[in-house]
Amino acid sequence: MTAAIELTGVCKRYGKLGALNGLDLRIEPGEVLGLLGHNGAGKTTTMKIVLGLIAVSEGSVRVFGHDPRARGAGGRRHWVGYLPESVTFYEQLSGREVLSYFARLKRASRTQVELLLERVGLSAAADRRVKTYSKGMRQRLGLAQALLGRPRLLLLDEPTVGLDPLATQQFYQMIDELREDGVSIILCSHVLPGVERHIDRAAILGGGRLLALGSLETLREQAGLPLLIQARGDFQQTDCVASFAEPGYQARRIDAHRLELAVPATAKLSALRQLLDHPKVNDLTFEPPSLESLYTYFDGLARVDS
Ligand SMILES: Nc1ncnc2c1ncn2[C@@H]1O[C@H](COP(=O)(O)OP(=O)(O)OP(=O)(O)O)[C@@H](O)[C@H]1O
Repeated sequence: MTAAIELTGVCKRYGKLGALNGLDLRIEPGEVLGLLGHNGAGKTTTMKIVLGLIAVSEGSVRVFGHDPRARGAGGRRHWVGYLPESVTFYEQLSGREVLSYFARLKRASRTQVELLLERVGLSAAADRRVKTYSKGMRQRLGLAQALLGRPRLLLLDEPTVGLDPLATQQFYQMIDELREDGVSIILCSHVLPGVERHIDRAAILGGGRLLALGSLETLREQAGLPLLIQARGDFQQTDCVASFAEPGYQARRIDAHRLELAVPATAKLSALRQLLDHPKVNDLTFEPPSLESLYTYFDGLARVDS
């Protein structure tokens, strides 16, 4: 099957600065990729290259099998929807007018304008001028604009910035529905906790290079980070950690009622059994390493190596 995006050995140089340094990345139809990385890691540059807005210094770029800067690429623009990081609109126009304007540019139907206003929760404010919109409302209008023309690929740069918790939840629901419909999505975000349940794979960029790429399970296996188990109970005695002095375990008394145990992922069941059998423990919570801790791990590794 033709990949939605195929980047091979992509380099982008600005004078002496290497914004991207040999990036290989393939995204399948219907796949949601979280593109993560520190400020200046190369995320926006990657998106602009996929959009055909900037040329690569080296390497090859294919979007649904085509070079996005080749002749005739304009006719395929509606395949891709883009929400830039700082979205700006004509302030004097209403939300509906803005969306209608972009619909004409993308040759999308008027019906889509109304449906999208509804979908992003802006129907009631559609006739208000954009200059009266809050940050979150502008962001929703930006999302609607990106979805015009029913794109097969969506590039979303910090899409949840400015959205309140409910709007963020609705946004991720929309992402899940689009994925079901076979749309490929690149989601750039610094807000990692919300992202992890909605992506198929994460790509962690650092200094224009791919530091890690894979599903959360793959990244967890590669990182081998410990599992953190929190026990609640009676930990008045400061030496209570002594009963968890197994090799590879690290116990930390948080306070008189909470204890944290870091164990290798392979020791999960035996550690849980031990805690369940412990007379002073009356509740347990545990979570596998989060996307945030994986990101910190891989980014930290790269900094040590450089
Ligand atoms: N037009 C340009 N001219 C010179 N340098 C540029 C240009 N655009 C980007 N860069 C540099 O390329 C590198 C990658 O920038 P990019 O915008 O892709 O990072 P990013 O990962 O999107 O960062 P952020 O999270 O801050 O948005 C940075 O060092 C940036 O300063």
